[in-house]
Amino acid sequence: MVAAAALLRRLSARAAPALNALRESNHIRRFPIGTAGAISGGAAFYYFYSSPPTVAQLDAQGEQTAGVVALDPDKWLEFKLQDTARVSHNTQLFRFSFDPATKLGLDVASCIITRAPIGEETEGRRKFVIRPYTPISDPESNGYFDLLIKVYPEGKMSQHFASLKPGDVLEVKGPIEKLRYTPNMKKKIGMVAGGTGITPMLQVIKAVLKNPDDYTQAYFLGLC
Ligand SMILES: Cc1cc2nc3c(=O)[nH]c(=O)nc-3n(C[C@H](O)[C@H](O)[C@H](O)COP(=O)(O)OP(=O)(O)OC[C@H]3O[C@@H](n4cnc5c(N)ncnc54)[C@H](O)[C@@H]3O)c2cc1C
Repeated sequence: MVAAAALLRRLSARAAPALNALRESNHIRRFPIGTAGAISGGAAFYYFYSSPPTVAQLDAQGEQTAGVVALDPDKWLEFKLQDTARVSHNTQLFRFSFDPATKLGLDVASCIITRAPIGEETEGRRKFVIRPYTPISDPESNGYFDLLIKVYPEGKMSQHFASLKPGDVLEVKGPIEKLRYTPNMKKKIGMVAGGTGITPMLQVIKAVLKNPDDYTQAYFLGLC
């Protein structure tokens, strides 16, 4: 308990500016996340919102769409890497683009699956490596989505991500629904996440913060 309390105090001090930046960037007038919610994020969240320049600080693109979506749950589609930014020593942000007249077609907090032909070679053909990821960009954003990815020294897919250059493409399918968040579905939500488990939590937190009619109290404990 003592160690946990000390950790929480440390994270709280580090997360405060990050959360303020997030609130300001979203023009949020109220702050519905409880005290424990401020104790969030760990290093990735802190760096993400406080260390310029990051892809996240690129101007937000159009918010409204005509209802056309870029993802297809039954087809692998190619998405082009637009930009990338380092968030911490082993975590990177990747922005992929698509038709700016459309939005991704992702519910809070669903994930996508990605694949790349980087597996073992059998009978002259490379197998695909397939991994799920949770976009952290606003699902309503037009023309792009952001992935926050921890790059493992020997991770097959994360190393592939790290090797991508702007203009390269990634095959994506989805969305894969995990738990569909709807405003005010619960009065209070408690979240505990470690490492990259923060990504679906970010989706939920951002959805609560951006909706002035959502009175959910969100409590987030990030472990790193
Ligand atoms: C629903 C969901 C959402 C996710 N969202 C995200 C996200 O938003 N961001 C994110 O970064 N990740 C996310 N992940 C995790 C992601 O899918 C991958 O698991 C992660 O990127 C690692 O994949 P990799 O191919 O790079 O590593 P792998 O090749 O799968 O290896 C992972 C680690 O295990 C080690 N390893 C591999 N094989 C062995 C072995 N035989 N013995 C010992 N060690 C081994 C590797 O060296 C590496 O350190 C999500 C997972 C799920 C299930």
